[in-house]
Amino acid sequence: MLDIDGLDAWYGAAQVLFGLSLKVETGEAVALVGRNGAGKSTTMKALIGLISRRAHRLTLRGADISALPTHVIARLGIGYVPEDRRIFSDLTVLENLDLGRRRRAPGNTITDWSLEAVFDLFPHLAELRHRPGGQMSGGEQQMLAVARALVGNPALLLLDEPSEGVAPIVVEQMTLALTRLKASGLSLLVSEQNAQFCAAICDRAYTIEQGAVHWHGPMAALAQGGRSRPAFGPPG
Ligand SMILES: Nc1ncnc2c1ncn2[C@@H]1O[C@H](COP(=O)(O)OP(=O)(O)OP(=O)(O)O)[C@@H](O)[C@H]1O
Repeated sequence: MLDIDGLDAWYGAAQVLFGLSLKVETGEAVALVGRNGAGKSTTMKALIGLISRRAHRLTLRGADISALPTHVIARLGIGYVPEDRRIFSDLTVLENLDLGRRRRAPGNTITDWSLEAVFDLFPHLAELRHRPGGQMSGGEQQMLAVARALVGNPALLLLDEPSEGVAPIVVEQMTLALTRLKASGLSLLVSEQNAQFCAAICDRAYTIEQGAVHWHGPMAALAQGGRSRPAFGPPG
């Protein structure tokens, strides 16, 4: 689904990613784990073209996306839930969802997301459908941000720290929702500081430190090792 090899990225003149490589296979859920400032958000922003980047290889389902602008990459099937959620506070839940609608990219075999399907995944959002985004809790906004990305019918969903700053009950609901999304065949790349949140969802994990991959392997190995890096260090 996604193949990144040798990704460098910059904020202005400051280089922040250094030759980062990772893969997400179709239908796979992959965790990107690292401490504050390690480069998780930057990896997501770089791969969808929000900041300047260069890579040996950057492909989505085999198509080179390294020189494409963000809106074209979105149309090709990458959905993005940013860390700050970017909910329109004056617009209602339904209006926010309406803005996220996009046709399924050619070759994406996942069933189109209807409003009913989104409300089935997040029943609480259905109750809030006429509420402005600015009058919702952080957890409710997080659900809306995921729902809005889904109605764009992505093949790959990028989630930047979906459990950050939300109540434990919402973390539970988010875990369930992401588990269902994975079961539906959607590919997921989830950034997290806390490996435990990803343990129930992800198959594999990459840990990043200072803008480069430090370790990668099965999610279970990382989850057993502690919070943001395996206690046993990189294998081999
Ligand atoms: N807009 C920016 N301009 C300049 N440097 C930035 C900017 N955003 C992030 N950085 C720097 O890039 C590096 C990686 O930050 P990034 O936000 O990707 O980390 P992260 O792993 O996502 O952590 P967090 O949990 O804080 O989001 C850090 O050194 C950070 O200070």
